Amino acid sequence: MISVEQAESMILSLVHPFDADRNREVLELPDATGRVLAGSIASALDFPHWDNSAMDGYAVRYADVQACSAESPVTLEIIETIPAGYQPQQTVLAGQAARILTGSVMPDGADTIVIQEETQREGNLVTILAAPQPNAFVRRRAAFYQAGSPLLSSGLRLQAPEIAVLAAAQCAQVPVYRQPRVAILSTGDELVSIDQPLQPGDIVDSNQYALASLVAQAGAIPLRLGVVRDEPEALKQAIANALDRADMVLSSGGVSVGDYDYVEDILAALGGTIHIRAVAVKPGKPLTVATFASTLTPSHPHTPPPLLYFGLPGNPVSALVTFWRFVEPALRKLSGLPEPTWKPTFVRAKTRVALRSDGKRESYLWGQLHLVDGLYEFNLAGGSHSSGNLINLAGASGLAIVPIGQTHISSGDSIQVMSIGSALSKAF
Ligand SMILES: Nc1nc2c(c(=O)[nH]1)N[C@H]1C(S)=C(S)[C@@H](COP(=O)(O)OP(=O)(O)OC[C@H]3O[C@@H](n4cnc5c(N)ncnc54)[C@H](O)[C@@H]3O)O[C@H]1N2
Ligand code: MOO
Ligand SMILES: [Mg+2]
Repeated sequence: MISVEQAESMILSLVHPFDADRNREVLELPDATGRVLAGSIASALDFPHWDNSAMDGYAVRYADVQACSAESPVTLEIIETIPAGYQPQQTVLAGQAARILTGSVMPDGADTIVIQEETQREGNLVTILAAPQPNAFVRRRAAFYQAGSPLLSSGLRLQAPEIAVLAAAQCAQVPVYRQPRVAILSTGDELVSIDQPLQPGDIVDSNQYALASLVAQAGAIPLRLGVVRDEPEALKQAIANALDRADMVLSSGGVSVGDYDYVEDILAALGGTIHIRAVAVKPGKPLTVATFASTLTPSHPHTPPPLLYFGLPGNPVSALVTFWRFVEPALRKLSGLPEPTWKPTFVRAKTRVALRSDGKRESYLWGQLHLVDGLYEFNLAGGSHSSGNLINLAGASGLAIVPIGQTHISSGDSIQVMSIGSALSKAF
């Protein structure tokens, strides 16, 4: 059995990220929220576009006002009013000023803004009551960004700030990576769909919903392929079909040592290379990872990269935990996001209650992360921590980690907690 860290690095090394040229689409800017930029963006515009005023006041020549004060004020002639969006028509000469509003273009000749509060106005005369700093409140052209330099880098996830920058730079259409298509299969004779009446022994296929939700949250497209019976031929066809349609395949169930756990044999029979059969993680031990030569774009002149297959354990909590710990990083890498964002987010937290493990596997215990006076605290979910109990997983925002070899962590101790869901942002 390999360690969690070994599995994580092996999985990441098996992922070939989308190619920015071959796996891109162009979207209208309002449709691009949450998508990943495929290619760097530069702008032909300087930001600010012109020297402009940061305040409402008067544009003056510093030399005229540098010595003034309330006791010895200086009076200047106002030659023009410059509202936002207006191109100044006149040059400010010695002894002159222009009335200017926030964001308006600086007139030629002026180099400094005196804020309105330090002036007195009478008709077309303004008296300056305090000496400003040289160049005060002038926002210089290109001070924020110089035309032609890199504006946004490839791999950035587009959220409101990036959308604002692209809009300001007049990028109405943006190149983004296409979303990975992730096929989801549930295996098991006991599984029924959400609307089917339950017979004795039946269980609703909740993993299909959970995994589709996780895939969508990760910015990919879930293909919900439904339930496959524990029957080798049916399973073989279903897996082959999933491999044909997707960039990544997730199945749940059928990966342990039971009589009807066929997944691993079928992956091998279909020509897959099995890289991982078990990981020292609880829950999630029988995680199976394989690669297949991709069949998605056979007509393409380039050989498509191999396709990743995750055989997740069927227990509902095991399926979710292995997704968060192993699948999500792989999806982030595949999606074109940069390396610092691939791995999960871990924080140090103080556990409010004692934590236990058998010490044989790295254990992930679900609960809630709270920020208390700027420090994280972890509260274990009440009730059973069986990997079959998905009920108390609801509301969880963190997974407390008990390392291999450790059987007891006392309440109040500092622990490592993996953030799940949107508890902590992945964006940077
Ligand atoms: N003798 C051993 N038995 C088991 C071992 C072991 O090492 N030796 N490992 C255990 C561990 S750990 C796990 S985890 C499970 C994994 O089992 P499988 O991946 O083979 O999953 P199944 O046997 O098909 O199902 C397990 C459990 O999960 C329920 N399930 C399955 N699919 C779904 C679904 N789509 N939605 C909701 N629930 C699902 C299923 O009904 C079973 O209750 O194996 C242990 N056994
Ligand atoms: O790994 Mo299993 O997921 O312990 O129940
Ligand atoms: Mg089984």
